[in-house]
Amino acid sequence: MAKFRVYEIAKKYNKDNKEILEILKANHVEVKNHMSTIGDEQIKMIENALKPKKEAKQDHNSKKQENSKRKDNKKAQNMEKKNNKKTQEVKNNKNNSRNKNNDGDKKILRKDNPQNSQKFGKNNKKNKKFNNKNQNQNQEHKKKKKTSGPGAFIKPEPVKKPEVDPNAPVKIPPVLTLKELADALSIPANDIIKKLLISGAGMLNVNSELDFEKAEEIAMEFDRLVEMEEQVDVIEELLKEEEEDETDMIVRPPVVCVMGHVDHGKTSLLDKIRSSHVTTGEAGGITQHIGAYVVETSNGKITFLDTPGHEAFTSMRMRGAQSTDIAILVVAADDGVMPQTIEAINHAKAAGIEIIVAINKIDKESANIERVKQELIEYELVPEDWGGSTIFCPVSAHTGEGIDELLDMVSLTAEVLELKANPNRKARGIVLEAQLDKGRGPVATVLVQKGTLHVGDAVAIGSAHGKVRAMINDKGKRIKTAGPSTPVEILGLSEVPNAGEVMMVMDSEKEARSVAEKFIAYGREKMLSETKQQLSLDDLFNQIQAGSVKELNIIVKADVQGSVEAVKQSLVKLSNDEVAVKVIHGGVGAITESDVNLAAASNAIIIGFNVRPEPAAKDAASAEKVDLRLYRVIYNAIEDIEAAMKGMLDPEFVEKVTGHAEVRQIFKASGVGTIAGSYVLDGTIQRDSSARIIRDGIVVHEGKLASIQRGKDAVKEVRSGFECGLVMESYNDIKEGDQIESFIMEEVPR
Ligand SMILES: Nc1nc2c(ncn2[C@@H]2O[C@H](COP(=O)(O)OP(=O)(O)OP(=O)(O)O)[C@@H](O)[C@H]2O)c(=O)[nH]1
Repeated sequence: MAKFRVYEIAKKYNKDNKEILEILKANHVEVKNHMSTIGDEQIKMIENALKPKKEAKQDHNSKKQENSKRKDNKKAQNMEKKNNKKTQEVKNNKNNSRNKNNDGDKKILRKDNPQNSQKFGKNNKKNKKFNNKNQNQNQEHKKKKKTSGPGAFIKPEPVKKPEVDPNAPVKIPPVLTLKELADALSIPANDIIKKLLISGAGMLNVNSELDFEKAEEIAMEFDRLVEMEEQVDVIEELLKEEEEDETDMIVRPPVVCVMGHVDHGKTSLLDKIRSSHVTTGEAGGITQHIGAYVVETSNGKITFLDTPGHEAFTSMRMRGAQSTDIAILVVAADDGVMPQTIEAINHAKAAGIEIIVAINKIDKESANIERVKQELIEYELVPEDWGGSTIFCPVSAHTGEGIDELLDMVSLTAEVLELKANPNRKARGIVLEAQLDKGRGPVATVLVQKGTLHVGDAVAIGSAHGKVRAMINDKGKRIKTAGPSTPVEILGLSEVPNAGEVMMVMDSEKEARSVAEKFIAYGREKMLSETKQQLSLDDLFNQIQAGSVKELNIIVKADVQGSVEAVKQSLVKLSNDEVAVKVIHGGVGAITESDVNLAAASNAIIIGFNVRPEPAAKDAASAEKVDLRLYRVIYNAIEDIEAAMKGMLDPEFVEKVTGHAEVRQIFKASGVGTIAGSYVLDGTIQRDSSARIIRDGIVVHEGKLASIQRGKDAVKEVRSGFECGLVMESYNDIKEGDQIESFIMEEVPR
């Protein structure tokens, strides 16, 4: 009987461990945690529980609902088919690793294994590809039969009309013309136009553009079903890989990043590790900075990324590739858990990466290791000696105490993760850093993840391409080859690639250039919008209905911790059978770029209370299409999200910021109150508008503007670049350096 761990099953069905554990509990299956093993019978039970419920509201009069019900059933069937296929593959794949995982005395550290999920995904993709290939071959074969070969001349086969199942859904693109729909359904376009006219839908012509919903309605009028064509993602196609044979893979070094709150000692720790683990002869080249380095330990090599940890999880994941295997979370023993500690935890969790906690600065008198352990429990990082599964290592980056143990723990974790790669294939990797060097041209630090990169290889990296002219390792030495988990600087590219871009070795320079040209042709902006659909509250209901949202991830930022907690609790309570509301990160202060990156990486929306986004965060949010909502009152946010979940969000009025001013001097005038001598930074400040006073990213007041003075005159508005005196209605506590944001409410039809 095949045995699987609970987390493997959760990954396979794209569920939380908790959800699977709950299903097991509801079915009276006793398991300890997500690392427990379960057998075929329990897996079947889970599959049954996960099948979509068929309780869609019956409305026999509505054809539309019938149609969507049919679609649901089909989806469920497809899912079951896929799952069966996956189960079979998992069985085959896991036979080897299972024995190792069951090894009695080895500690199991992994909560969820992205490697496994990747395997599932890849196998699936590969199968799809394989099937497509088979299909293509069959079609090709058929074609040949008809048109060529001796048989074609002697006895032409009667052309068989393809058998059309009238009940089978017809695939159509998301937008098409009426003519295209008519052709797809094999219905005369005129019949469609006539029917639409009679039904009162108005006069359309053959060139009228129809969205999918409209096309579906029309099809239903003719008792036909349509289905949206699967959109081929050009970039995904380009980056597609062949499945690899497990037997070709060998153990590779782990790739580790160091994260933590500012000043908790990340840099000191990395420096100490680097300086104390350099083999003789290499010391001279140690100063080389290429964004990553390799250290030798008694248990083998470890690759450290010295780019900020969260970047490794966010921007570097734009192509879905993961650069890091393990995160070391540095927490200063004298300071404890701080906002960026929590941020780091949430980033690592969102990326599904194993966390090892390094409690640093234990040499200090004020160090309190137990307090750090206690504080981290709240974030589900429970030490092993307290019954949890997180490794904690007390260290001192100053004295070096505990660092060898920390490295041992990294190696142990890596061993459990079974990190492997095939060194004997064309290399593939990810860009860690890249810049234009005056003398050397475009230079990129690439982490080789699979295969071996050679000098002379033709590479494609996003819109850049070239032939590797030279490779330099982290010790500043020129090298000829670089295997899995090796960071190297490469020269010879046509342009500077983006960090996070995937590097692929191609058969020839010509092929590499052609891949790069395709990237350019689709444009980065377009690629991003093609490859991801960011969640928005406006569209939440549709996405829930389409089954594409099962979890509503929210990031909460507020002016005080109390609000963060209050909002978290109220939001989580909104969870229902269809969607689980999850606050993946909460914190005090302005909304930062890092919050937006986390939201983009985990498809979350951001809610701010009495805080504003930093300018960089605002730009990132619009580039990444992250839904960012700002509120003054908690109740309004809860109400909005609840309404969005029910599809009843009705933002009749949308706030429009008209301009910003900076307070440069304060005057007091009897009878008037505080006059804020201000300079308009952008837009306009209008008298009839509302305004909020922002101090260090926090909204300290919101209200109406009472008056605007230009010199002695009261004016209606002041434009950017001009000075003015602003008075707020019943608010006098304005200070120099405050920002005034003026806004109006605009009605927007939905
Ligand atoms: N006593 C003691 N001080 C330490 C230790 N590790 C770091 N420090 C000190 O803590 C301060 C911050 O250390 P950094 O390594 O710069 O911290 P960081 O987390 O990299 O900080 P940022 O790069 O600003 O985020 C420095 O003054 C270090 O000397 C330690 O183990 N013991």
